Amino acid sequence: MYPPKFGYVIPDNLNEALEFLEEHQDARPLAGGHSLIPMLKLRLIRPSYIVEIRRFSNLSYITKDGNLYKIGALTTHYNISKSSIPLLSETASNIGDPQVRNMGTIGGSISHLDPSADYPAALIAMDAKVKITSRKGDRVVNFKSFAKDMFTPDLNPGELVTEIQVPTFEGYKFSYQKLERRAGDFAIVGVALLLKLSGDVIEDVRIGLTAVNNVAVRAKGAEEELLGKRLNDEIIEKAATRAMESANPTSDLRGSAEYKKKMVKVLTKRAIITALKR
Ligand SMILES: Cc1cc2nc3c(=O)[nH]c(=O)nc-3n(C[C@H](O)[C@H](O)[C@H](O)COP(=O)(O)OP(=O)(O)OC[C@H]3O[C@@H](n4cnc5c(N)ncnc54)[C@H](O)[C@@H]3O)c2cc1C
Repeated sequence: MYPPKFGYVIPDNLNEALEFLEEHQDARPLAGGHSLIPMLKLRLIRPSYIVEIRRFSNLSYITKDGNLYKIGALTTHYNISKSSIPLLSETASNIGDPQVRNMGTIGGSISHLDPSADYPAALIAMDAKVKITSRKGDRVVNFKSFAKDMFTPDLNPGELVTEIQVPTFEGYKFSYQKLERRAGDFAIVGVALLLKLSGDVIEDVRIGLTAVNNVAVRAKGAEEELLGKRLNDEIIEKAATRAMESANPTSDLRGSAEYKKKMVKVLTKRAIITALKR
C-alpha cells in the first residue's frame, strides 16, 4: 500500500528540527525509516509532516566518558555491533539483516519500542539512561521508565531521543540469546545477561528479557537465585527455571505462551553457560 500524503522537511540541524517538531505536533522524525516507513505504508499513522533527522552526523557517535558509554541516537545497529560495548554490541548484531542494521538506529528502535525488539533486553539489564532533547533543554530518564508500555515511549511532542548511556561493565561476562523463526526476524524470546564473578562466586548478575511481556523486564527471581552463590549446574538450572516467573507471553503465530515461557528457561541457561565460556 502507498503511504498517505505528507510534507517532507529537511532541517539543517537539530535546533531547526526541534523547532519544527514543536510547532507541528503530529510531525514524525525519520531516522533509519525501518519502522516508520512500514507504519506509513500500512496507514497506521498519518502524520502531516516527516522531518528528516537521519543525516545529523553529530548524533551518530559512540564515546567512552569515564564509566559510561555514550551512544548518539542516530548510531546504526551496524556501528553498535562493531563497537566494544559489552552485551549491546552482541545484541545489535542479532537485529534483522545487514540492510536493517545499516539503516536502523538505536534511537529509532527505542522510540518505536516494539515489544519484540532486541535492544530493550540489554538496555534494561544495563540500567541504561536515555537523553531526551527539546527546545526546553535536555532531560535524562532511566530506560525502565522511558519504556512505559509497548509502542509507548516516554516522549512528548517536540522531543527527540538524542543519546543513550550505559555503564561500561568492565570485567563482566555477557551473552545475548535470541530465538527467532527465521534469520532476520524479530525475537520470539530474547535473553540478555551480564555476570560478574569473584573467583567462582557470582558478585553481580543482571538478566533482561524481551518479547515475553509488553515491555522488557529484569528476571529478578533468576537473579536472586544466582547472586552470591557458587556457580554449579544445580544453581544454573534453578535460576533458569525461576526466569520463567518473569515471563508473561501471549500465544501468537510464532508460538504458544507455554512454549515461549519454556524457551525463556532454555535461553537463560544457554546465556549463563555461553557467558561463562568467555
Ligand atoms: C525487515 C525488518 C527486520 C527487522 N528485524 C528486527 C529485529 O530482528 N530486531 C529488532 O530489534 N528490530 C528489527 N527491525 C526494526 C529495526 O530495528 C528498526 O530499524 C527500528 O525499529 C527503528 O529504527 P529506525 O532508525 O529505522 O527508526 P525509524 O523507522 O526512522 O523511526 C521509528 C519511530 O521512532 C521515531 N523516531 C526515530 N528516531 C527518533 C528519535 N531520535 N527521537 C524520537 N523519535 C524518533 C520515528 O518518528 C518513528 O515513530 C526490523 C525491521 C525490518 C524492516
